[in-house]
Amino acid sequence: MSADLQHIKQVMAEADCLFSEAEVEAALDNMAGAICAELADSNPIVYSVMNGGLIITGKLLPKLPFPMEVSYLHATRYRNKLSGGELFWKARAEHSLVGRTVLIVDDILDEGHTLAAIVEYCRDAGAEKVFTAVLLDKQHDRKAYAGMRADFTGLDVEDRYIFGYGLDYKGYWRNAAGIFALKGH
Ligand SMILES: O=P(O)(O)OC[C@H]1O[C@H](OP(=O)(O)OP(=O)(O)O)[C@H](O)[C@@H]1O
Ligand code: HPA
Repeated sequence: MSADLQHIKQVMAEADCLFSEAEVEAALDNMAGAICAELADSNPIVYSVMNGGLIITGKLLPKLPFPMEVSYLHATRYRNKLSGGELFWKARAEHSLVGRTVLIVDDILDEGHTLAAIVEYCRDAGAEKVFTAVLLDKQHDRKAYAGMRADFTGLDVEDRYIFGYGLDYKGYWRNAAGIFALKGH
């Protein structure tokens, strides 16, 4: 059954905007500069992590003026809930990763279990180098391992339930043009 649309609208009306569209776009510009400096000559395969990585990948990649292949992986552990569970793979890589440089693009590094599992999967598949890029890094001490960071991070975000720019609230508001925090969470 689909969510109650009145509730979905109310969630947006009551949310706190943590970063405006302009602030996110500026962060994406900075990320693009750092990625370009590191990967421009590496002929990478770029994997967008579905579904959350969809928007940021579409915004980021046109800012990277060098040759790359682009595809997607689909792994999920929240499944429209507010807290994560076991990682469930829906689609793995179709290319051979042997000897390749891989860039994984996702919306958020929260506890980091998703990204850690994807990096391990790419290494096991023979990738020579695996880089990670996330728009948001949630600030708390529950990371998969102490000090975990992506190679490229757009913005640090407070420890609340976030939506917008690919992140969903119960499957909605991935399209929101800003980073929002759920009231009371
Ligand atoms: O760092 P973690 O605690 O592992 O959480 C981060 C992951 O959670 C979200 O995906 P989700 O499982 O919600 O699936 P979705 O991308 O389809 O929303 C998000 O897009 C990241 O992939
Ligand atoms: O704060 C979040 N919001 C939406 N999806 C998420 N997946 C991990 N953390 C979050």
